[in-house]
Amino acid sequence: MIEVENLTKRYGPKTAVDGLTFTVEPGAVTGFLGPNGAGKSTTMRMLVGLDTPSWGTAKVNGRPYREHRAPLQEIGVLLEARAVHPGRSARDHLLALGATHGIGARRVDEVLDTVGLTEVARKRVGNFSLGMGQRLGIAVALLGDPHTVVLDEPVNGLDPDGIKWIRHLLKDLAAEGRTVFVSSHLMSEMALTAEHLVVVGRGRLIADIPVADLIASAKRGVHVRSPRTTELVAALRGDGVRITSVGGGVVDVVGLSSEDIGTRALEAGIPLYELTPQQASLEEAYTELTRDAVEYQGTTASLGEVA
Ligand SMILES: Nc1ncnc2c1ncn2[C@@H]1O[C@H](COP(=O)(O)OP(=O)(O)OP(=O)(O)O)[C@@H](O)[C@H]1O
Repeated sequence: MIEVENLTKRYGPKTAVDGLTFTVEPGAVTGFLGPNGAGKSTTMRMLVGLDTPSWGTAKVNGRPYREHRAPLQEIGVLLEARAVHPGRSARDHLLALGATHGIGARRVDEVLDTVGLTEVARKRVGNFSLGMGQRLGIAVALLGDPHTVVLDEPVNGLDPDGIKWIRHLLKDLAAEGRTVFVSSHLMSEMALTAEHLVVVGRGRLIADIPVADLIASAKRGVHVRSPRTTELVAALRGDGVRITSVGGGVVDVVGLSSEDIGTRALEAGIPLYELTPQQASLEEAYTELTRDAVEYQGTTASLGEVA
C-alpha cells in the first residue's frame, strides 16, 4: 500500500508537487497519469527516498521508504536513467544488488527468466538495446519479491510484444495481491492495464478514480441527423443541454439520452434519420477531466455551438 499525504516538493520558486494526497491500494494496477511536468516523477522519487518532501509524507507499506530495513523486499522500483555499469553482465548486476539484501543466485535466475533475459544474462549490459535495458530495470524492481511495485513509464523502449508482456506482468503482480503503481502517458495502454487512476496536473491531484468511472463520467453526445435541425434544436433546448451543429443536417447533443431526444422529436413531429450515442474513449474522458480541472485554462468556445 502507498499512502501519500499533503506531499509537496518545491525547487526554489517552482512547486513541482503541490499538496498531493492519495492512497494506492494493493490488488489492482493503479495508473499515474498527467501531462508533462505534472509532477509524476518527482512524486515517485519522493516515494522511494530519492528526493525529500518539502512538506507532507509518502509512506510505502506503512512507513517512509528510508525507514525500511530491507527496502528491496518492500518496494520494487523502476525509475528513468537507472545507472548500470556497462561492462557488467545483467546477471552480475542483479547478483551484486541481491548480495546487499541476502538474495542469491536462484532468485536472480528466476527474475531473469520472468523478464525474458535468460539467454543474454551473461552479456555486457553496455550492448543491450533500450528494450533489454528496460527489462533489466524491471528485473531489478522484482528482485526482492516486493509487496509494492512502482514503475515510471515502464513501456518506454518496448516493442508491441514487450508492451503486451508488461501489461500481463503488471496484472499478474496485482492479482498476487501486490500494490502496483505505474506512470504512463499512454491513455490507451492504461485503459487496457489499470483498474484505477490517479491523475495529476501542475503538481495537484485532479482525480483519484476507477477507470470505469472516469469513462462513465465523460460527457457523451448523441449524434442526431434530421432534415429539420433548426426545429429540432428548439425542441431539445434546455438546462444542461448542449447542442453543437456538425453540419450536413447533423447535430451533437450532450445532456439528453437517445430516448429523450427520440421522444421529443416525435412529440414535435420532427423526423429523425439517425440517432447514435457516442462512446467516449478513455483518452477523451481524460481530456475532458483535465480541461475542467487544470488551472489557468484559456476558454475555447466550441465552433458551431448552437444551444
Ligand atoms: N531537480 C529539479 N529542479 C528544478 N525543477 C525540477 C526538478 N525536477 C523537476 N522539476 C520541475 O518540476 C516539475 C515536475 O516535474 P516531473 O519530472 O516530476 O514531472 P512529470 O510529470 O514526471 O513529467 P514528465 O511526464 O515530462 O516526465 C517540472 O516543471 C520540472 O521542470
